[in-house]
Amino acid sequence: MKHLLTIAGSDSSGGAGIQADLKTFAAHGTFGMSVITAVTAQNTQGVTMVQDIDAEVIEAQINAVFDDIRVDAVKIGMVSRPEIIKTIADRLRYYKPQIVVLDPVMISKSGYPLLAPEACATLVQELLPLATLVTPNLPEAEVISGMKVTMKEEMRPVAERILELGAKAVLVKGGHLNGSADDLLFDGSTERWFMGDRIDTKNTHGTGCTLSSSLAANLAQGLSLADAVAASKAYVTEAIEYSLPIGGGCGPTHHFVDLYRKAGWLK
Ligand SMILES: Nc1ncnc2c1ncn2[C@@H]1O[C@H](COP(=O)(O)OP(=O)(O)O)[C@@H](O)[C@H]1O
Ligand SMILES: Cc1ncc(COP(=O)(O)O)c(N)n1
Repeated sequence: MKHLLTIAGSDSSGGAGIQADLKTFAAHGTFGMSVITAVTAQNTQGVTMVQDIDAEVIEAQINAVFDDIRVDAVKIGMVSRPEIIKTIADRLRYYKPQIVVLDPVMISKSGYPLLAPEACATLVQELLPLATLVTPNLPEAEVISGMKVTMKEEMRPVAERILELGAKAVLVKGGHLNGSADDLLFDGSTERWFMGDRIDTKNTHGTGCTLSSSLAANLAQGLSLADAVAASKAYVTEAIEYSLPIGGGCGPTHHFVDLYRKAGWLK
């Protein structure tokens, strides 16, 4: 069995962050572990409070995991502040995990900042070069590249810029496009598109977390980059199709569609 580690924030409502990551890891038949970078008080309607975890506690969590257990892949999500980012980067440079999927979380779907503005440059400098794959949505790709990207035609030049900044491969996600939800994978030589019909739902809380964790699991299980993206895109699409209309705002994705289908639990 593969061992997966998420380094991310906790979402009290269970739809995004650590909770989404661990469910996704389990759904892929992998063993999930977590380093918590922040505790958020949030639900389907918004984030009300955030407590960042001290960098030394984050460091101790990372050491505790790596000093004892083999880590086959790491997924990074919410990382809040420059000193937290520097600590994570330092530990990853030390332990050298083979696979690092970086989801550069900046603002929640509900509009709350989850990365301090002054931390963006640190994230690019410290974490991008350590990433096997970075998975920005369009607003995140704009911040990282300093280029405008709202349309499909603008995604390739932005992907090139993000690779110049140090990532080995980038998946620019099209969830914020008008029209279909098409994602672009670029590894410096080959451009591959992963098409997705837009599902008409407001329940997309945690889509990015679900996709990046699925990618980490699929890469750990030996899939090539392109095959991992194809499989993870299919997984997140189904997770959105069967998303849960719970709470008064944007509900969460469904992580166990396959299991529920086999058990006869799906409506
Ligand atoms: N309404 C939707 N229908 C189908 N796919 C979607 C929809 N919204 C997002 N996606 C897909 O979900 C994945 C996560 O993308 P996105 O929502 O842009 O990430 P983030 O949560 O970081 O904003 C991508 O593969 C994207 O294409
Ligand atoms: C702890 C945490 N991490 C990540 C997200 C982003 O997810 P989304 O973009 O769906 O709000 C979030 N809302 N909370």
